[in-house]
Amino acid sequence: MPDVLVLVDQDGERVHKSTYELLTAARRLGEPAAVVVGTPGTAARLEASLARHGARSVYAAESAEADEFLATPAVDALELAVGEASPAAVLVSATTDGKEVAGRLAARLDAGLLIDAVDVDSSGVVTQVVFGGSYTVRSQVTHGMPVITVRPGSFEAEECPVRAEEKKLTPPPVAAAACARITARRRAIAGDRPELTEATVVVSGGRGVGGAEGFRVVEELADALGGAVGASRAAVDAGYYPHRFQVGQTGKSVSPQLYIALGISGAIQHLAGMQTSKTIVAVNKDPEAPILDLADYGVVGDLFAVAPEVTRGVAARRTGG
Ligand SMILES: Cc1cc2nc3c(=O)[nH]c(=O)nc-3n(C[C@H](O)[C@H](O)[C@H](O)COP(=O)(O)OP(=O)(O)OC[C@H]3O[C@@H](n4cnc5c(N)ncnc54)[C@H](O)[C@@H]3O)c2cc1C
Repeated sequence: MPDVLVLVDQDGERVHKSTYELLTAARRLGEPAAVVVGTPGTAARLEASLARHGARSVYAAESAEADEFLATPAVDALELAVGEASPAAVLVSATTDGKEVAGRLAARLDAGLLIDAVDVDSSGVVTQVVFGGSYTVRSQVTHGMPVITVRPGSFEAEECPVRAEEKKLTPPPVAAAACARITARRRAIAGDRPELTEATVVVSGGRGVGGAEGFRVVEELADALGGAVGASRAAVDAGYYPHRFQVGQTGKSVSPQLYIALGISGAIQHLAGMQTSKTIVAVNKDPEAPILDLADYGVVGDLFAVAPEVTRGVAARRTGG
């Protein structure tokens, strides 16, 4: 079976859940092979967890400068790994960085590029969400090797323990003059909540929350469910919640098991970022709100009455009360 290369999302210590999803998707197309780009020693730290999720090969593209540049080290590493493995496909997470890497790799290799995949079948046919979520299409690359970006949350990560073989790549020095160098990094203060794109549960608030203080009810429900907090653009623009939590066409794309929308009308640009969630619950006081057409469960009511009630119910179940 041909290799399928997966670019590993990681923070030097830990593999992100989106990578396990990619390794699961890769098994439909061939033998998963992980590509780790980082400073020396990174691949060795991550190898066991990658092997547990089915990576038979771990390509280590390590250099002292790997973390100093955006995208380019990953594009260089994938180009080298493609040369070594002649893979059936390359899978990359459909994040902002991932899409840049995938686009540049496809251009370098004259390969076909499919973005925002939410499903991949064994013949390489990909289901994509396009035009801001207005259409779902099935596509297949007809020229060159497919480079596919997969939306985080589209696949259920499954363990598949194998023995991984580490393979060293020797990345070329990054052409610093042509790249922006990262001069400092500051970790975002994220608290205890899961990362938005990795969370199994996302509770989002919209303009209907009415203000920054109102987001307390959104956070309390998210915390009760062990989920992440999201926000609509209207809520972000109004200053209720920071931009990094925006869900939608110009925010983050999420695909959790459960998405709860509180006081969000359901504009197409918001739906573009969450409509592939497995179960959608919406609370809106307007029975005509478009989000209620998409929701699996819709509650017509005041979010300030409904959400705290749900939070109490979840907490009571947790404590067996
Ligand atoms: C190019 C472009 C890109 C965009 N990108 C994004 C994007 O990435 N993400 C995004 O979200 N939007 C995006 N938008 C904006 C989008 O069009 C909508 O304006 C936005 O999603 C509306 O946010 P909202 O649903 O919170 O606000 P509104 O549309 O104002 O809806 C608020 C809802 O809250 C309900 N409500 C009010 N009070 C309560 C209450 N007490 N209890 C229950 N319900 C209540 C109301 O009935 C209403 O349905 C984009 C727009 C453009 C043009």
